[in-house]
Amino acid sequence: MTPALTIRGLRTEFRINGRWHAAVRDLSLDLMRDETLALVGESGCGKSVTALSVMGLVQPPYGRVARGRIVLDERDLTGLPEREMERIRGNRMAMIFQEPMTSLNPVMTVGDQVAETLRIHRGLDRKAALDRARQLFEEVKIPSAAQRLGEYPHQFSGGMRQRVMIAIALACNPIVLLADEPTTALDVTIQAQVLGLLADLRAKTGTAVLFITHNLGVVAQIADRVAVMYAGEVVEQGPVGTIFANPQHPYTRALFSAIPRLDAPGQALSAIPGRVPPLDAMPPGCRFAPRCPLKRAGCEAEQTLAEVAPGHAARCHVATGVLADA
Ligand SMILES: Nc1ncnc2c1ncn2[C@@H]1O[C@H](COP(=O)(O)OP(=O)(O)OP(=O)(O)O)[C@@H](O)[C@H]1O
Repeated sequence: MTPALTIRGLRTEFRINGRWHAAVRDLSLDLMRDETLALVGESGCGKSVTALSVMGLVQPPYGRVARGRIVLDERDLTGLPEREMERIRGNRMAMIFQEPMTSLNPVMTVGDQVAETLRIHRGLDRKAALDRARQLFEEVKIPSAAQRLGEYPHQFSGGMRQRVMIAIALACNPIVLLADEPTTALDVTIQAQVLGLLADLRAKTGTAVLFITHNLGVVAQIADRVAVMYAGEVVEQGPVGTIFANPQHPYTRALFSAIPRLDAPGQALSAIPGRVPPLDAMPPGCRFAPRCPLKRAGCEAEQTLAEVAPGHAARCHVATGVLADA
């Protein structure tokens, strides 16, 4: 089966003090149909930039996709003119963000906002679009759907606003949904409800989901596979069970030891010492080496993502056996 989304060798750069620096480098991913792939990592490691690159939203003069290919459902999006991308965004692929208020129009009813997407991309008239909007509200479990269509975003709670965003995103049955920390701003109970809803909708519609989060608990709940990012690169990738049971990259291991465990109460959390390096001061070779407890001579050589087991890959010369474990 062909993937819903293929990314090959993506390099996205930003201009800092007149020079281009890579925020995402050598990134390759396949997102299969019916799959939720989680992109995880600390703040600033390039998760959002990856999603924005896929959507064609990194544009000069500040940023550019310098290299790589992005293929959506067998259609190569590389170099498509903005006019074409506008027809794809919100239609064949859609994105939801952490804070729905930044995407919703405060002076337009939510019903009209859902309907607008259907009018633009599907050519429905107002009545048909509002009818479909009501169905979508029912699908995302907004109570009293018909009545709430006529309300404004500020009349909705955070969780309900995110449901409105999900309704807009799914209105045109996209092949891919890019979800950038969609539950981070919500209370845990509401977060669990929205995650449950996304899982149900994915099962029902078959829309593939690229789910961005820094929260490993959320990953365990929603993802089939995980790609761990560090400093603009995927450093480990594999099925969720494998990554949780047998993480190979020292950064992935460090992420796991930074979460509290119910089965080991009282055990100190180990924060990862140091910080993600800035774009204009990336170390050569392994970008995690300056913070890595396993660092040794040879880590400054260029590293690629290499298979450690079928379907499980790591970008670490120690984990993949190129350098002997000390
Ligand atoms: N418009 C921009 N101009 C310059 N640098 C940028 C720009 N947007 C992002 N970056 C840089 O790109 C890197 C990756 O940022 P990105 O937002 O993708 O991180 P992230 O992993 O999504 O983190 P967060 O969870 O905080 O959003 C960061 O170093 C960030 O400072």
